[in-house]
Amino acid sequence: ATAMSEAANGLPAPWTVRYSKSKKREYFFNPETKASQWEEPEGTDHGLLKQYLAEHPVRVRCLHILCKHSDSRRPASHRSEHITISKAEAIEELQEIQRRLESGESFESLAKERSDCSSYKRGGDLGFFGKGEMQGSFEKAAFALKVGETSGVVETESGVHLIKRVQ
Ligand SMILES: O=C(N[C@H](Cc1nc2ccccc2[nH]1)C(=O)O)c1cc2ccccc2s1
Repeated sequence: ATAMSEAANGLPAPWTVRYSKSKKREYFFNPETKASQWEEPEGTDHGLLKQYLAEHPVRVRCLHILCKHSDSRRPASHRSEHITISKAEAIEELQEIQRRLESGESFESLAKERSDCSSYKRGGDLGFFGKGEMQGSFEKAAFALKVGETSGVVETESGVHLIKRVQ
């Protein structure tokens, strides 16, 4: 196919790449016909697809530290059955954690110490996730990170987060 008929992803338009959480691998989806398949569609430019995927991850793996507050959707966690700190106080706590990260403490140890998410047990590790699985503001921040990079304070309905992309 000519370059015109392929999106920048090497796939014949309008095919896109998605991530299957259950099968833990990429699959191909045609939003017009709603067709989905494991193998690359007919006419795919394999080299362009590989290059595209290197720059546009279909899935990322992140650690995060969540500080819930009184306005959180579920203001409770293993740390407290009734979380009452304000959003401003939660942000201040994350800023103190940012300082401890910058002075060399590990993200995992800080997640175990402070995160209000049940992933604290695994050093904040959420595993791999694709688009459409996490709350929008979290997804947007996570997919904008390079591997090894840590976000600033990210707000979701659950509270306020620091996110570190590891894969
Ligand atoms: O939603 C979860 N936990 C919630 C808090 C929370 N809210 C989040 C919003 C976005 C990303 C992670 C988030 N974690 C809770 O414990 O109240 C998850 C826990 C875990 C544990 C392991 C892997 C994925 C997940 S997602």
